[in-house]
Amino acid sequence: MIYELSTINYNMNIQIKASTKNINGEIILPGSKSESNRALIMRALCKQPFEIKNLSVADDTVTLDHLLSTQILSSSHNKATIDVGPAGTAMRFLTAFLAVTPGEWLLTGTARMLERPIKLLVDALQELGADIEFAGNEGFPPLKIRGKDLKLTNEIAIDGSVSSQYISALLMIAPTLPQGLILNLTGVVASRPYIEMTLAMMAELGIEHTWSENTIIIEKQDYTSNDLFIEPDWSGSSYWYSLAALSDKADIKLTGLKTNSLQGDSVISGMMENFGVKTDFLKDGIRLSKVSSTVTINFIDFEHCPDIAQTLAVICAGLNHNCTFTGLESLKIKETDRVAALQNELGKFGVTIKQDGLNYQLDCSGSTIGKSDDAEPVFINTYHDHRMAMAFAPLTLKVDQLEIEDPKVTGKSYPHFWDDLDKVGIHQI
Ligand SMILES: O=C(O)C1=C[C@@H](OP(=O)(O)O)[C@@H](O)[C@H](O)C1
Ligand SMILES: C=C(OP(=O)(O)O)C(=O)O
Repeated sequence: MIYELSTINYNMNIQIKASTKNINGEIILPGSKSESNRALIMRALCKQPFEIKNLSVADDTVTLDHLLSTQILSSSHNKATIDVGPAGTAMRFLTAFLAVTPGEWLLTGTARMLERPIKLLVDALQELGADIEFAGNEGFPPLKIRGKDLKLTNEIAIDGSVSSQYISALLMIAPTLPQGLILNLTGVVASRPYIEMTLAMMAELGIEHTWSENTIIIEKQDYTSNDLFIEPDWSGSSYWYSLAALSDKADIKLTGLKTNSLQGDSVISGMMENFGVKTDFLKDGIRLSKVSSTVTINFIDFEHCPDIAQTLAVICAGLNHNCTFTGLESLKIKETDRVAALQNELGKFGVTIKQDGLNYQLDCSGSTIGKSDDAEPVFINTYHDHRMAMAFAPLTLKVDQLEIEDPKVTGKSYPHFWDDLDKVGIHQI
């Protein structure tokens, strides 16, 4: 897939304005970064080469691909500092991968990455026999890893409630371990579709597993080569669903998305029926259209689709719709504390989010959205989080102008996001 180079000259911040409230166009989303990063790790574990088609252009994928090819798999470098930047999947997947890859590795990332916990994964790998030390704060990157055969045991348990990425990381190396792996999941398993995605992609490469109740068993076996096709990114589609919901009228084609997706965020298509956005599944993608302005949902659980929570919070705010959210625990350890970030930024429009145990009530009673004719655009801080920038951008359909901090932040998953907005009439001013 070829993407046109950006024609937008980004400053530190971007001011955007909608020239129309009718959103029509055909968009080619980047490939899924979750599928792409798994495909890269699995290809590195497979003894034969294969092609990965439609690999994501996301910065996180470009980084992982580059690290694997230039620093990790090139035989001359077996002692290296591996810097994943802000890429959570790269950090977690490489922790397991480097633990079984001969060499001495220092695995590190951005300042925020050094605050994202990794102890549960390190504990699990150490139990298997890995040589990993915390080089900074206990429980967090950077990690000093000496890669070796892991043969202390083949049965471990891991708490599944914190991040599914730890589980995916262990599963991908499982077939290469001398005795395979018996992985017992404890606690409530969060982000479950991502674990299913890992196992489904491993199956495409010939790896068999059993998963009964809370135990996943993978025998020792070889990955077999098979070309992989990466579906476009459903998480990225959520910003287009938001544009449709906040528009007066919309007809948006998103090329390449499928009904039977490996991506859990594809639940967005059903969820958005409650916000008046209809999805038609076509032979070569999906078509979104706005069919109603009535919202018919008051409670949404994001336990298994945490990456679309910010999008939905802004949609509710934009439609002046009070709603209760749950399943937001993992948001606190992502690119930023996303709950706090939403509270701050929606607070600028008088919309509040109050915690009540495990639930969060979004309350629009004091909202200024659509009510203020302030000539100054509202400034949105993005906290180094691509999803803060992309979740808030569609709100420009309701608030005249927005100024968004650090537009390049979207590169983490969707580098051509602003160019795509430009194509449908949301321009930089
Ligand atoms: O495995 C993956 O590709 C991902 C899993 C999820 O993380 P958690 O399992 O930490 O919720 C998700 O938020 C992240 O964007 C991508
Ligand atoms: C949480 C995310 O990514 P990661 O954990 O891979 O940094 C995300 O893309 O929303």
